[in-house]
Amino acid sequence: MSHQPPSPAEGNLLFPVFLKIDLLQILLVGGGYVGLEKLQALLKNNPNAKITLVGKTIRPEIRQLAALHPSVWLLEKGFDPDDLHGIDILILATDSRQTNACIRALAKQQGILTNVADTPELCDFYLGSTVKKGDLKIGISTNGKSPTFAKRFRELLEEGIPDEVDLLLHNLQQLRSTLHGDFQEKVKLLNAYTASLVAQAAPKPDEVP
Ligand SMILES: C[C@@]1(CC(=O)O)c2cc3[nH]c(cc4nc(cc5[nH]c(cc(n2)[C@H]1CCC(=O)O)[C@@](C)(CC(=O)O)[C@@H]5CCC(=O)O)C(CC(=O)O)=C4CCC(=O)O)c(CCC(=O)O)c3CC(=O)O
Ligand SMILES: NC(=O)C1=CN([C@@H]2O[C@H](COP(=O)(O)OP(=O)(O)OC[C@H]3O[C@@H](n4cnc5c(N)ncnc54)[C@H](O)[C@@H]3O)[C@@H](O)[C@H]2O)C=CC1
Repeated sequence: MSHQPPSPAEGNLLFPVFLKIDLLQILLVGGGYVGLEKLQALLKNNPNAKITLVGKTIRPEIRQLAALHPSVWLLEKGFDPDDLHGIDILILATDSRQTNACIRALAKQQGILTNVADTPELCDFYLGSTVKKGDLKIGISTNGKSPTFAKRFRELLEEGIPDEVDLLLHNLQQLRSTLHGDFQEKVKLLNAYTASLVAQAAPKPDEVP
């Protein structure tokens, strides 16, 4: 059976961006297991992420983690619409779909980008699995199909990509800073210097004699 390549308008249409979460104010609502997971994910990517967590109850693991991060504020209380004031990004992780949907509707009116952990249809964005090797970061998305696949694929990449890749990035940055001349010239030179990185890759089918 021949495999038809998907058209550009099919499959994963999400647009990845890499956010400076130490400059943006994040509100996380829900102090349970999922609240903890999302807090861990944010802090793993940036220990200085600016996060306010509001929860009627707050798990002790969240308290322990927050105690290590001065940029995290915990408020043990029910959500209040005023909590949205000054918020750039919202993550909803309460155990009530209805509560999540109500808060999401309020946020939408205010143009706040929102993730609703239990309802992909209501999300403006999804969290992804991330691999970090120094300055290199890779985001993984399965379009909401299988978070477990994303997690396993992250583990594979974490093991498979050598830590030395960061040194390579550092050297390329040094080289980049020595280059002068016009944009086209720089692109040409940098492509020439890095050609060996892809030289070992398998030839494309149409390149096979
Ligand atoms: C749509 C999305 C919205 C969002 O949360 O942003 C979403 C939704 C849901 N997740 C559910 C379950 C699980 N989520 C995880 C784990 C992760 N989930 C993450 C992202 C996302 N999860 C977004 C899509 C990402 C994508 O496109 O792939 C990761 C990648 C990032 C992160 O959260 O940090 C992180 C792995 C991080 C890592 O380790 O690298 C595990 C595994 C585990 O915990 O071990 C399980 C259980 C096993 C399973 O279901 O696979 C359920 C069902 C809840 C229920 O059944 O009640 C829903 C709701 C639904 O699907 O309806
Ligand atoms: N996206 C994802 O990765 C996953 C999503 N989920 C979904 O996430 C949801 C939450 O699951 P858990 O964290 O395990 O539940 P949980 O019961 O451990 O935590 C729920 C938290 O929400 C708080 N809460 C409830 N109403 C509130 C309100 N009005 N204001 C402030 N806080 C409020 C509770 O006090 C508690 O801290 C479930 O609906 C589950 O289906 C579950 C697993 C993974």
